Amino acid sequence: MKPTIIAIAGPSASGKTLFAQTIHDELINELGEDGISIIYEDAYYRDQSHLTMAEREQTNYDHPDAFEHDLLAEHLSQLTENKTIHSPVYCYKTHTRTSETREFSPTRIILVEGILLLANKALRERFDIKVYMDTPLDICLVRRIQRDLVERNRSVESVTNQYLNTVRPMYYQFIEPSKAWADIVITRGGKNRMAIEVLKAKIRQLSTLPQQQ
Ligand SMILES: Nc1ncnc2c1ncn2[C@@H]1O[C@H](COP(=O)(O)OP(=O)(O)O)[C@@H](O)[C@H]1O
Ligand SMILES: Nc1ccn([C@@H]2O[C@H](COP(=O)(O)O)[C@@H](O)[C@H]2O)c(=O)n1
Repeated sequence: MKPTIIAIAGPSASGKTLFAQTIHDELINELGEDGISIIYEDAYYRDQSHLTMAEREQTNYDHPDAFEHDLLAEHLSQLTENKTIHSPVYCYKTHTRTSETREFSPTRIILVEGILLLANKALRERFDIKVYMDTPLDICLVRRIQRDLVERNRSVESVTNQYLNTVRPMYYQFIEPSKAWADIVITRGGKNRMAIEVLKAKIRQLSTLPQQQ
């Protein structure tokens, strides 16, 4: 079996997680546990346990160097060879990896979501379908403030400083140009019902085709 790997990229808080999770949740009963799963690029943020909290807070998390993309590329290759991987587990509150890993067995369809997936050549080569969430940056910022205060233990001040110092500049330097590699560009975020239905239809079709060797 060779899984089909679908990348869902785009700016922070553009709706990547919501989009991927909605597709997953609406197909899981039909396709089964070995039919569809999600991998998060965020899990591959570099381990920073050797740094102080103050140093971790200074990291530019929107630059490609913040990620261990080589490890993600290697894991995607192993999954296409039908091997089980142990992916890292990341904590936004401590800005580093936890001591746990997540055992992840290959599924027929693998959704991979993250901000910089299409900016990396080795990763791009491993994706069968490349999706980009083209949500306007002002909407992303509002949603990021709302989400990060509740889910990531942040203050309005920390989110807005980070946005001005790294999130916005790195978006223009790396994320927005990577849209050119997308096969499908999705507007209006993670609740775009027609986009969800189109992806689901494609996934259903791929899932009923004879498996590639
Ligand atoms: N179309 C939408 N309408 C309203 N809220 C949305 C929409 N898309 C995403 N959100 C919300 O915005 C926040 C960021 O979305 P998320 O999926 O976490 O983005 P990403 O994974 O791209 O960072 C979440 O709280 C999510 O529920
Ligand atoms: N310790 C960290 C690690 C990452 N971030 C921010 O997360 C964003 C990517 O995740 P999304 O779910 O929003 O796509 C990225 O923009 C980083 O700035 C962080 O704040 N802290």
